[in-house]
Amino acid sequence: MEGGPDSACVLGIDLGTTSVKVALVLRTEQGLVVAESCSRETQAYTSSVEAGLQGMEQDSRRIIRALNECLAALPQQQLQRVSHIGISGQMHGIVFWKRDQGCKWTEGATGPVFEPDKVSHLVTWQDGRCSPAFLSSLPLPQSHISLATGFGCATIYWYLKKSPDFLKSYDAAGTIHDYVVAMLCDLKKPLMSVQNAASWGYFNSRNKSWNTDILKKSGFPVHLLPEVGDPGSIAGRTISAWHGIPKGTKVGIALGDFQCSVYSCLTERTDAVLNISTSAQLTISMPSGFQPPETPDPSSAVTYFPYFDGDYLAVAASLNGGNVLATFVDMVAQWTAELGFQIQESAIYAKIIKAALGQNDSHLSVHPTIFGERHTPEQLASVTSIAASELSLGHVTRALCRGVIENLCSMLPVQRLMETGVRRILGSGSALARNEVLRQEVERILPFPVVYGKDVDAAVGAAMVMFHRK
Ligand SMILES: Nc1ncnc2c1ncn2[C@@H]1O[C@H](COP(=O)(O)OP(=O)(O)O)[C@@H](O)[C@H]1O
Ligand SMILES: O=C(CO)[C@@H](O)[C@H](O)[C@H](O)[C@H](O)COP(=O)(O)O
Repeated sequence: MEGGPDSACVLGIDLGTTSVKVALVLRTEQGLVVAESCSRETQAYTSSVEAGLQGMEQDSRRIIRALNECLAALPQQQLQRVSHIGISGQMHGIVFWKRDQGCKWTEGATGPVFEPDKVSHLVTWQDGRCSPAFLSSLPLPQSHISLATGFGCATIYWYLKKSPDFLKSYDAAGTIHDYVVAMLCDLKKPLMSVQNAASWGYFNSRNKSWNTDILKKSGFPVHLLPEVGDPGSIAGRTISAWHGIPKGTKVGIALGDFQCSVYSCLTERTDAVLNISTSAQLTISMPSGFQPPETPDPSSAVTYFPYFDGDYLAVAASLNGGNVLATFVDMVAQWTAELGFQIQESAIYAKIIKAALGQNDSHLSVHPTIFGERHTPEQLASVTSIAASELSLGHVTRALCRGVIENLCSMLPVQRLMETGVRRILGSGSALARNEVLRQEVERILPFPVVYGKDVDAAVGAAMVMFHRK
């Protein structure tokens, strides 16, 4: 690998499920410092023409618009000093585009910008179109990760079988962050890191290759699979100035947001990382040289995700994190509107968090898995121990926050953390950073000291990877 940046500035980008975050990171005598950062909600959810209510799609244009807004908010002077760009984003999802027509470059207020052109919606990791019956009708992957709905390759199979004309309009595919890298560097063939490839399914991370033979035999359009490279490598250079960032700036291969959040804070083997953004993850790093079992245990709640330099993380990856609270807030907003009142969602968050801070010992018990979990997709949420005296917003919010943390800890139990020598919990993700009740529940349930990060962790992690390249 080539040498990393010395004195220059690195731009980190994270294309999350709810928001886009950017961070300008500088190397100083005190170490790496976040000079500027910005975050914008994408408001990108949109209906699915092909999958109906089962679908969970986002409008790629809105994601890129939020990215453009974030970059336009950063100081031009600093952007002109950017030597490398590190990009991460929501894993598992897939976006399709037409090669050579993936975007249009136009002149924006802060210099050239690109806008999506012949690009599909992003089918996200939350998509539910592939039922357990559909998944079991597919060829058995040769991968240590169980295939699940919302994984890129499962989504391609779904289009192939249910809506084959859709695929005819496109000749390239990747995660949304792979798409951004491909547009910035004008890659003829999309490039994907091992981290994101493993999140699509039908990928063998031991030999770092797609299950091409298995896929070809069933007529899978293998030409849509990106080339695969190592996390930390350079994908290319920008083909144009972009928001003041010079043309020719090096762009790293796109990474998983989860791995970048972990990278931004994990320093000791005895640390566990708890990340809560739209989703939630609790993770520990596996010893160097660890190889996951060749075949997964579909009933296990712990998955092994590729990290950096051939290492793995053992992860309880929950589909029920900040999105559970977001759904609750949305429900309250809708009920309030039906009753004839308008209240902003940000005000609801502030009020329910304040109310729950006043209710420490609710007995109400919420099992919060409204989105199911990958190892138990059919086990949805439930509420028990409902007493008439514990129905206030404060009680319910407290129980909801407790339920989210308890659910995550049931997937990777405290006992296992202790056995592996965990001594500290590092908390990351903006849902945690912005919610004191969640933090209180973390500290109540996990018997370790907890240290918190900031709310742009994955963007910072993506930038740090660029600095630390060998
Ligand atoms: N005003 C708020 N106060 C507290 N928490 C919030 C607020 N707005 C959103 N959240 C939480 O933050 C989560 C989204 O976090 P974010 O970091 O933007 O996600 P992602 O990285 O997946 O894009 C939401 O699901 C919600 O739980
Ligand atoms: O899909 C999940 C759910 O935990 C994970 O497997 C995965 O690592 C990611 O976190 C997803 O990329 C979603 O990320 P985020 O937007 O919630 O931060």
